[in-house]
Amino acid sequence: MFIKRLSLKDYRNYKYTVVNFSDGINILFGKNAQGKTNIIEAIYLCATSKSHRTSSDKELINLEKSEAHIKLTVNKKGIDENVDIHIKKNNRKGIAINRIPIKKLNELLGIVNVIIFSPEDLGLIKNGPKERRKFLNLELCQLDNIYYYNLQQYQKILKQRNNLLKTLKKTGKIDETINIWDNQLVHFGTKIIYKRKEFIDKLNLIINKIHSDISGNKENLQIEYEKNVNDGNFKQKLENNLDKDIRFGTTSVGPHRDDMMFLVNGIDIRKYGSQGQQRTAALSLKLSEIKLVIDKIDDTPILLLDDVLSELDDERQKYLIHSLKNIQTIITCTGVEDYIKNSIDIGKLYKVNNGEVALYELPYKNSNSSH
Ligand SMILES: Nc1ncnc2c1ncn2[C@@H]1O[C@H](COP(=O)(O)OP(=O)(O)OP(=O)(O)O)[C@@H](O)[C@H]1O
Repeated sequence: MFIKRLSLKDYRNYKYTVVNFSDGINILFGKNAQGKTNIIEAIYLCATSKSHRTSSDKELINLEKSEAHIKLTVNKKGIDENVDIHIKKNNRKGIAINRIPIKKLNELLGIVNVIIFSPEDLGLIKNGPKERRKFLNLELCQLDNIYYYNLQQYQKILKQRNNLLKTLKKTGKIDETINIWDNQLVHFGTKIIYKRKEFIDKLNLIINKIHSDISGNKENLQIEYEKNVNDGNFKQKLENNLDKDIRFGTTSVGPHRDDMMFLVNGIDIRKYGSQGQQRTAALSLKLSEIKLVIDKIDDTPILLLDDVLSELDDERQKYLIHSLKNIQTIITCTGVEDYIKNSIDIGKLYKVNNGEVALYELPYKNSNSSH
């Protein structure tokens, strides 16, 4: 699939802008704070209904306006589909697919499939478990509507259980309703654990080959799912930890405490890996994700590379770009020198300046082009 067109009205620092994309590599370049990431964010919003940077929709509306509009046309196997998003200051956002308003946000998932890769993703291995869980949830939600539903239910129940724990601490009495929440938590939690395991198993079938290629056959990468509880012992662990949970007013066990371990040649690189190893593993993870999504949707997703290429060394840049044949890629960067140096075949080049996007003359046309 590829995005044909994006139009923004009163979105962040854009008054009115239309961008027509190439189905190959699109580069948006410009100085800092001009609006490059805002474009990536708007595309991400059309794919997931959420910004990747903020949970507040209000921030997306131009500071001087009270509403914003985003329209996106995606072409899927020759057929155009349209996503319209209308964000209002004092109301819930409205989303329409092919002009028909949707009632639930998850109806949007799967219309536009994007994979975003930003400098923060390079820190995925090094950072805390929260980021790795966020990664798992984001990927699985995009791939699986049922996972999205189960996760929402789990988070809702977890919040209610935590509120009850705080009340129990005050009253000093054990309430029977805790048992009801525990059963619900186990019900939805077990489904989440199962899907995460399945996803990590699939990743493992792909990632090793990719990582071995990038590292020149020197490294063997394996991901291990570090489950906080097993589906079989979740209920028991909740019961065993109840006193402690009441004392701290929070639920200490469950898949909301899961993690993933990354092993290179058997060594846990979260703790013992060099920065280069951690970044390479993060790159391998992204590339594996692309492959998984292609298999799942039987189409190519759209890759959004937000300011990430300059963070990779020459060899990894080349590896990444050459893995992207036939995948629409939208890249933001401050300069285009790297692309010229690495003979990257650019489909469309845009200069972003103070909330305006202007098509830029290509500095060269690559003769060994694949697009
Ligand atoms: N709601 C808003 N209304 C108006 N302007 C906004 C709003 N939100 C953000 N901006 C402006 O958007 C600009 C930031 O855009 P963006 O994050 O896309 O920058 P960028 O070009 O990706 O920069 P960098 O290279 O530094 O990442 C800033 O000038 C900021 O003031």
